[in-house]
Amino acid sequence: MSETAEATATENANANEQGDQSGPVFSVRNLWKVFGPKADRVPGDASLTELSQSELREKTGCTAAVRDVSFDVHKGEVFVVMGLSGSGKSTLVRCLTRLIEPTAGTLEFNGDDVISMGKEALRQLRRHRASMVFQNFGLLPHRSVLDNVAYGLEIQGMPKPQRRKRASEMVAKVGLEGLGERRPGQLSGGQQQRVGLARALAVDPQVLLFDEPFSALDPLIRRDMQEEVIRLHREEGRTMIFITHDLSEALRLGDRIALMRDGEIVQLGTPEEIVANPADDYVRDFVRDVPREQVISVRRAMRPADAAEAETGTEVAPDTLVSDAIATVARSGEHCRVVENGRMLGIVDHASLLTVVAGLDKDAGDNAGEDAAGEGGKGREVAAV
Ligand SMILES: Nc1ncnc2c1ncn2[C@@H]1O[C@H](COP(=O)(O)OP(=O)(O)OP(=O)(O)O)[C@@H](O)[C@H]1O
Repeated sequence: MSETAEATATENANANEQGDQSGPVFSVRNLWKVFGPKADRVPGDASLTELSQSELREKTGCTAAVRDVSFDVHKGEVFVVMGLSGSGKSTLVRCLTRLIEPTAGTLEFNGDDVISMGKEALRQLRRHRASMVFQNFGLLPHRSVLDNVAYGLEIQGMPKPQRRKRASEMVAKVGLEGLGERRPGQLSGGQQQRVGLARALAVDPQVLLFDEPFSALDPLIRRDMQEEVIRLHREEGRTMIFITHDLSEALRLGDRIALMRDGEIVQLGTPEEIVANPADDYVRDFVRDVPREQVISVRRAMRPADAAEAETGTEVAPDTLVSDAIATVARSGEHCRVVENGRMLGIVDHASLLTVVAGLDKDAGDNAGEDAAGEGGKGREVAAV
């Protein structure tokens, strides 16, 4: 494709992006990726789809790395794909831009059918619209930091002065100012990760796809890079899809988390939804050690106020973390009122907040009457709010 044609294709892609702000960025329905002989027959054959992973392997020699998965990725969100090793995270995310060819299902990017895209449209998708940041950033060892960052722009055909300028901006953005002329080998692991990040950002994709980019880093640098991603996301609002097998990373970064097991999404929700209401024992096991009060908000801890309580107490917003409300209650010595847009939604006090910390909030919800009467805390006479 000529440079002009390629530029036009990019403009068209950008125009599409601008024209369709409301819908999901990625829309995935009934997606399958089966590896192995005659993989195509698996998704449509009920006698095979009902088999477990090991039964399927035994009977057909196939592995269903992604099994009938459906979800949307919304504009501007950090969508985390989490799960144990081998659960299908990388395969799923690679299917999104067809770095791995899906076996069945539908897949749209900003309303465009990705499955029917030809070679050139796919190249455009990967280069300009949804860029992948790999664990091993694949930096070019003999090029300077600046030239590494400019690499994607060079491929796009951007003239040298412009791409050097843009690369310098990106190098500064990820905190590597002054290191532009070094070679990757003269940088620490964390700095190399930043170069990879700057290179991905330089092409200004609508979506950044990260495949466990920080898993090889030591914990402090890892934390640093997570903060970097959060900062960039806050500043730019770019949509990000982030693979990790680390729950704390998922909770820190994710607006929503898709939890995978054996190729399926077993739960998809906000960190709070997943921690507060694990879908099954697998998810429960994952979130067992999470400090609940640092993820769950007072919306889930509140109870109706009685008449006397409705007029007193510090006001907190419904998305206030339980840990912050505990500090407020401890300081003031009285309950807090949960208020949204001037309307009181309920009350949290030491008893209701401790219920969350102890992990009893789900049980309390299931048999609130008995527990509340017995403990005298939740059993108080309440007024409707
Ligand atoms: N090219 C392939 N051929 C056959 N099976 C494959 C292939 N790639 C992946 N698989 C299998 O598909 C399943 C999912 O693998 P995938 O790499 O997507 O998992 P993952 O969750 O990303 O794992 P990890 O966290 O270890 O990277 C695994 O059982 C894996 O062995």
